[in-house]
Amino acid sequence: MPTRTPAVQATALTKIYGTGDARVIALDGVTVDFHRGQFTAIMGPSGSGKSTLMHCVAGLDRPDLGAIRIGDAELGELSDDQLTALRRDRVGFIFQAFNLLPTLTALENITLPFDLAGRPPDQTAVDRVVDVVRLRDRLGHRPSQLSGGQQQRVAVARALVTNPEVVFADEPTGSLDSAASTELLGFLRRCVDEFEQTVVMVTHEPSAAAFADRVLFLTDGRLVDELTAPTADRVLDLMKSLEKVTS
Ligand SMILES: Nc1ncnc2c1ncn2[C@@H]1O[C@H](COP(=O)(O)OP(=O)(O)OP(=O)(O)O)[C@@H](O)[C@H]1O
Repeated sequence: MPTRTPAVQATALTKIYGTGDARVIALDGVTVDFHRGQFTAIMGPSGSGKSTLMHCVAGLDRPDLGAIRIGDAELGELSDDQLTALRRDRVGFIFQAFNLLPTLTALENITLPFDLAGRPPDQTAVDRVVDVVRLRDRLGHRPSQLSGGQQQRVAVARALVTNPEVVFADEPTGSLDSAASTELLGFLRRCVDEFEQTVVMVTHEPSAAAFADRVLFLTDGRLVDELTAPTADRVLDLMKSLEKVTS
């Protein structure tokens, strides 16, 4: 069983965009822990603050109030350069648009985090992720020579190869068909189950959220509900009831 130590702790996060009539409270005092070896999905209506929460917790954006801790690092105490190094070395990212470098091969894209850190690739880690995402016979291909599902598998391998403390995935299946989505979510699930990876994923799809251990629901910048051991049907029911409350 995974331990229940938080890999990431966010406390009382508030993020406000704009001023006057254009003022939007995107996050309104969100406190949440993401535990080591746990797969968490974040859901909620459009504009509820999912991306803002993920960007703040991942150190891509800074909250106006509140604190974020990744492992032993308090993000608010880091300079921009230290934050960049932390994101590079200790956090993995998977985006909807695969964000691969088109001139590099699949293997070069996967080992990019090592190049950026000025370190030689950890061959054992590279072999492990290449096998997890089943890309061994495509390593010499460039992104344009790969299917969408294969490109996202490269992005997943790149996110996992440094054995990061947490992987953040923002709508990772948004550009994939249903077979490729299921496969991708299966890879993420395996990494959680077999390697105690911590995964936090924003999604709109109940069937994707059902792969997680728990689902958090945001409405108007607040955490309003949570499901553990979710099924797609239970996620859908809860989303419908939240929409009724907020409409
Ligand atoms: N850079 C910005 N400037 C002004 N307002 C912003 C900015 N980014 C987000 N917002 C506003 O903050 C709120 C939360 O946005 P956010 O993108 O976090 O929502 P979301 O739940 O991820 O939405 P979606 O599901 O549509 O991607 C929205 O009202 C949005 O319009």
